[in-house]
Amino acid sequence: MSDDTPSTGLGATAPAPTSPAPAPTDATLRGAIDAAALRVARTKATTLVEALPWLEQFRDALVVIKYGGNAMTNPELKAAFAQDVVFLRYAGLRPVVVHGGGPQIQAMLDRLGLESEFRGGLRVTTPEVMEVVRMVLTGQVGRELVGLLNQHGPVAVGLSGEDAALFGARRRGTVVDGEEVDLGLVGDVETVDPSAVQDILDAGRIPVVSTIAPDLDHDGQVLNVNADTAAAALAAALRAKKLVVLTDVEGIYADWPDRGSLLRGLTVSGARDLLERVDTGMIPKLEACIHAVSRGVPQAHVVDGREPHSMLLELFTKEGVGTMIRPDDDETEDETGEGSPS
Ligand SMILES: Nc1ncnc2c1ncn2[C@@H]1O[C@H](COP(=O)(O)OP(=O)(O)O)[C@@H](O)[C@H]1O
Ligand SMILES: CC(=O)N[C@@H](CCC(=O)OP(=O)(O)O)C(=O)O
Repeated sequence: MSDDTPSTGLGATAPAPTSPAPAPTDATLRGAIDAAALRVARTKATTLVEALPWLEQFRDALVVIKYGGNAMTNPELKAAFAQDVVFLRYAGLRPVVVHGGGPQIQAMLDRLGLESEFRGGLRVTTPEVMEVVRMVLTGQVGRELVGLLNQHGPVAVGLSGEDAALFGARRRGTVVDGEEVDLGLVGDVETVDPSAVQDILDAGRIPVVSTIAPDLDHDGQVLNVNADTAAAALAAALRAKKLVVLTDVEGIYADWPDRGSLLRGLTVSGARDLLERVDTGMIPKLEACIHAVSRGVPQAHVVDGREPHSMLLELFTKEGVGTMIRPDDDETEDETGEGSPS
C-alpha cells in the first residue's frame, strides 16, 4: 500500500482505486491553461494599476540615476537596467543617467600594466592613469550604455563633463590616518552648467553622462571625479525630483555588514550621523545623497543594482527595496515607506 493512500479517518484505510482516473481531455487541459493565463494576466494588471499613483506623481519628474561600475558587470543586469531607464522615459519621467566605471577602469589599467591605488576611497590619478580613466569612461562605458539604451529606440545621447562646460572641478587631496595625501589629478565638482543636459532632455531624449571634469585652474587639464558626488551635483543643479544611486548592496546598513540592519529610510541628519560608521565605498554615496537632499532634491535612494528591475520596485511600489534619504522635516514613515508614493 502506498503511503499516500487516503485515510477514512476511522483507523482503517480506504481501498485503493481499482482503475485510474480518466485522462483529462484536450478541452479540460485548455480550460485549465486559459484559467492560469488569466490569473497571470490579472496579477500583471494589478501590478500596473498599483503603479498608477506613482506614475501620476512622477509625470515629467526629472530623475538622476547613478549607475555604479560594480552593478554593471553582468550583461543581463545591464540589459535590465537599460529596459528600466527606457521604461521610465516612456512612462513620462525624464531620466538622466550618470555612470561610474571603477572596475572597468581597473581592468584596463591591469591590461596595460599600470599601477593605481585607492586612498580614502579615491583613485590616486597620475597623468597616465587619467588618460585611461577618460578613455574608459567616455570611450567605453558611456558608449556601451548609450548602445544598450538605443536598442529600445533612438533615445540616448552620451556626453561627458567636458561637453559645454557641464562640470568644472578643482583638485583635491584627502586625509588618511591624519596625514594629507596628494591624489594627483583628482577633483571635486565645483561648477555645473546643466544646459547641455537640459537640451537633450528638451529633445525628449536620455542624457548619459561620463564624469570627467575640466580643471577650473588649468586650461586643457581634466580631472578624475568620483561619479557619486558628480551625480549629486548634477541632480541639485537640475533640481531633480530624485537621485537614485544603484550599487552592489541592498541599500545602506546601520551596522555594516550585519544584514539584519538594512535601513529603509533615513533623514539627512541621520545620514550625517551614519557617515562616521560606514566604510569606503558607501562614504561617497552617503555624501552624495546628503549633498543632493540638502540642496533641494526631495528624495535620494540607494538601491541594489544586482537585483533586476530594483529601480522600478523602489520607485513604483509601496514597499520599495532600498534605502531612501529625505529631508529632516519629511514625515514619511521610516520602516515601511508606506503612506504616500515614495
Ligand atoms: N553601511 C554600509 N551599508 C552598505 N554598504 C556599505 C556600508 N559600508 C560600507 N559598504 C560597502 O560599500 C560598497 C558599495 O560601494 P562601491 O563598491 O564603491 O560601489 P559602486 O561600484 O556601486 O560605486 C558595498 O559593496 C559595501 O561593501
Ligand atoms: C577619483 C575616483 O576614484 N574616481 C573613480 C571614477 C569612477 C567611479 O566613480 O566609478 P564607480 O561609480 O564605479 O565607483 C575611479 O577612478 O574609479
